[in-house]
Amino acid sequence: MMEILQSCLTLRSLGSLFALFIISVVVRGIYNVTLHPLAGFPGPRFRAAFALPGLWSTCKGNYVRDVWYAHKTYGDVVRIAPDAISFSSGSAWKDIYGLQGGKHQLAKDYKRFPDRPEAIILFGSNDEDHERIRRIISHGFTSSAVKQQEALVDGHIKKLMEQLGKHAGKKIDINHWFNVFTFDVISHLTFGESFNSLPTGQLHAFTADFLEKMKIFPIIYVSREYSIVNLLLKLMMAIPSVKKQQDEFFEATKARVEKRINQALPNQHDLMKYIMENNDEKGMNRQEIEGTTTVLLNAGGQETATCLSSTLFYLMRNSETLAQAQQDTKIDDFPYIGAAIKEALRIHPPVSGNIQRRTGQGGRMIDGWYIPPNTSVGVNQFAASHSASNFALPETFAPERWLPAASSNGFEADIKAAYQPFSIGPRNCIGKALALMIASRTLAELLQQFDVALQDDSKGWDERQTFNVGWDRPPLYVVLTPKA
Ligand code: HEM
Repeated sequence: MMEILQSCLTLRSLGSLFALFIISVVVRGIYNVTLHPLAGFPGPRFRAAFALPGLWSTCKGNYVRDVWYAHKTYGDVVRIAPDAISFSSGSAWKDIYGLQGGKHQLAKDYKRFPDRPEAIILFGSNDEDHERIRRIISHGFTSSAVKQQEALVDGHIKKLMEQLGKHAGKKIDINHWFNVFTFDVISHLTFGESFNSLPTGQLHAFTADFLEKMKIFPIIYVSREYSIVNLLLKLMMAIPSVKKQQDEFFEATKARVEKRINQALPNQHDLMKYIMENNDEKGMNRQEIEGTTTVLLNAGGQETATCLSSTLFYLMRNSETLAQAQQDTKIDDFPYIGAAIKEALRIHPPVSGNIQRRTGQGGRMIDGWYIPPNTSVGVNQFAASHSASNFALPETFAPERWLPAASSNGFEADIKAAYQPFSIGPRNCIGKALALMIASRTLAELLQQFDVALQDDSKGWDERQTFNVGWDRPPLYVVLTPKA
């Protein structure tokens, strides 16, 4: 009898606890839309009240498009979560990512990073560490360094063309080949030794692992919002087999750094060479070198492959743009292909999300609005690119918008400042020139050697993609025919 009474009491206490939890969530939601410092900002009320709708949309991979729709409804400034404001105008870029008073930059949003220090280095580091590390690695990204890297890139392009030639006339997933290719190139440029996956056509284990791991990033964002999920995640990470899997990912780059440091490769112009030549006592320690090279490899390989696949996709969808790009295969000067790459980076930016920063003490003026302290802020790249206030015919793939004649072809009023696929400011993309060099040379060679045809089952390729930290790209089926 006593036992039944006790279990009833336990059930009642659990029920009371649950009721208390629901009440606190509702009260918090009401506060968020009424008295919270961001209460006056436009945006969907449900998102302003609770973090869950935004996180749910992130977990489903719809976050980028959902925020874009919110911008369409509410304008350039939208509250997308209780503590987050999204922007889509040209002027917001410099207010968020530029230096204020010539000195202060907004901090990266701490809610966006996992706990592992290896993942924080460079991307999430404080200003002082960031400046120190960036100063050293920037030697590997100057225009003369990129020029020297052309020969190495061309070697990999040749291997890619040979492999594609073997599959001529058959339906292939070119997106897969671009993944294999870019990670071969960037690993070679980073460590002086390529993954060498092109000969087999199989993704290197590191690349496959990385592309899989990207999918779990939304869980990290959820864990940053709810301490119970954070606790569960930490417990899961402590499971020896899960920890081993995580460690193995970073071990792969550690081993490569170790090997490269002990190797003299006088004729190589890889990034490790520039790091080793310019490292001094105030420079980078071993852990920072390992973390930074991991970031370089992942950021470089994934985004450049997205750029290649999407440029080819949009060119193939329109026979006129494809014909113009095919005319444009003079060595070292590809004006139309260059414009097509720029346009693909506008219509399908590889880093499409909000690139969040946090306002510090005193808040910040952004796009004419006062944003209170500790607010997550960011330009939604996809919304900025697709906004009719920024670009004429925003949904149309029109490479000519970037050609000199744009001043007379209807694109003269485009707000170019809204287009920042590589971001701006002290933490913008260090690999911009390298990425554009790889993409233009690869596409020029491909279009010179082959006629390309998009297959029916890939016609909605762009719309089928979901986004977490990058686009999850499905197969892009094409048939290549060697030119006579
Ligand atoms: C089309 C290709 C690429 C695009 C669109 C792109 C875009 C971006 C963007 C938007 C950022 C800023 C991220 C932030 O603030 O959180 C970034 C940062 C970065 N990117 Fe790229 N990227 C590309 C290719 C590359 C390549 C090829 C490399 C190097 C091999 C690279 C290395 C980096 C690094 C190291 C950072 C961090 C810079 C810092 O924090 O100082 N990226 N990239």
